[in-house]
Amino acid sequence: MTTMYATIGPATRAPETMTALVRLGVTGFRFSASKFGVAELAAQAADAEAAGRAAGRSVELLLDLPGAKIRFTNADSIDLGATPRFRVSYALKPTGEDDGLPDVGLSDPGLGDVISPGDVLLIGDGEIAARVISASGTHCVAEALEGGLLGPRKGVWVTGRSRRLPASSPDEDLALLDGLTSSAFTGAIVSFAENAAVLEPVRARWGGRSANSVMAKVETRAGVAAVAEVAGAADSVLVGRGDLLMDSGVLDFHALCSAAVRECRRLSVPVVVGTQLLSGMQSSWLPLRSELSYLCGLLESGVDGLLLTTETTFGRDPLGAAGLMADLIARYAEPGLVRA
Ligand SMILES: Nc1ncnc2c1ncn2[C@@H]1O[C@H](COP(=O)(O)OP(=O)(O)O)[C@@H](O)[C@H]1O
Ligand SMILES: C=C(OP(=O)(O)O)C(=O)O
Repeated sequence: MTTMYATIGPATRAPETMTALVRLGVTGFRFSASKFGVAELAAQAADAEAAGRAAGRSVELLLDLPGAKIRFTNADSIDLGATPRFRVSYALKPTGEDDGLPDVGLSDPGLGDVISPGDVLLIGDGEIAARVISASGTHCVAEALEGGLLGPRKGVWVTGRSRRLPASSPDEDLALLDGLTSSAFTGAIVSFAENAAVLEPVRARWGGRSANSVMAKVETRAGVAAVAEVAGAADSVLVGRGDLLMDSGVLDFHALCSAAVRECRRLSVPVVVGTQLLSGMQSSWLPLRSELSYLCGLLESGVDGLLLTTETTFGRDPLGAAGLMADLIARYAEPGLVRA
């Protein structure tokens, strides 16, 4: 059976929406730990478990750990259409200088060392870009290239520079697992998995929760290069195409995605592919032709699962996106199809 995961966000937080998603064929939910506090995450998992019960199914509830990613620290959204310039303070908390600009902090102040005027900051999965206008030892001022809404705690990459600082210890991820031990989550997703060792402390804590307790998110060049080792230590692998594009560049992206899926299938480790599979449906009732073809090709090649991300967090029609994905699974991943 091909699995289908939906990421929970403002568009799908209501318990009755979760139940409707399960009825449509969603087999698991993904919760972005970088976006919410422990109490809200536990509440989301409890609601999702109840939603599964209401639909008569047990659903996977996967906590997506933040991992070693550098993020802005703003708790509220900033409208970069109204004020395209903003200050990035190289501290956890913004410095609050009084120049009238919105101010965001950095979860890892060390990123400031590599930022220079003229650099382009890619934010989130690259949907917002901002050029650095000026930089000092304590902060820089950046200007959004095309406006947009800077949501809370978005990841930030400096184009052409290191994608992130050397992998920080997973201590914060592990503390989160410990804080949620008694929650309804059935497993965890380890972000930026690039070796087997990073999965071990997660398995030691949550390994017994379900058959898919430890999912490894492969989303960097190094992760794809080590995918055999990573897959060998995980219950399943998620190919995170959002961050992968940030790290791979556009030319190598497809080759890396394909290599990761192929290797997992060769090793018989379940592989799930995610991000922008039906992104056209976030703002339109039709998906893009290109994503439709890619998605059906993935199903024909025998991928084990698919992950909806912003289609179900912010999409205008999350149920429509999940329903279409379920129909495509039924149409293109049926047993009996000749698999590559
Ligand atoms: N407010 C939110 N609530 C729930 N999920 C969110 C929210 N914002 C983003 N997400 C989800 O979290 C994931 C990461 O989103 P994004 O913020 O764009 O990138 P990152 O956190 O990797 O910088 C995406 O799958 C997105 O759908
Ligand atoms: C699923 C992904 O992770 P995140 O949403 O944290 O960017 C991805 O990068 O595709």
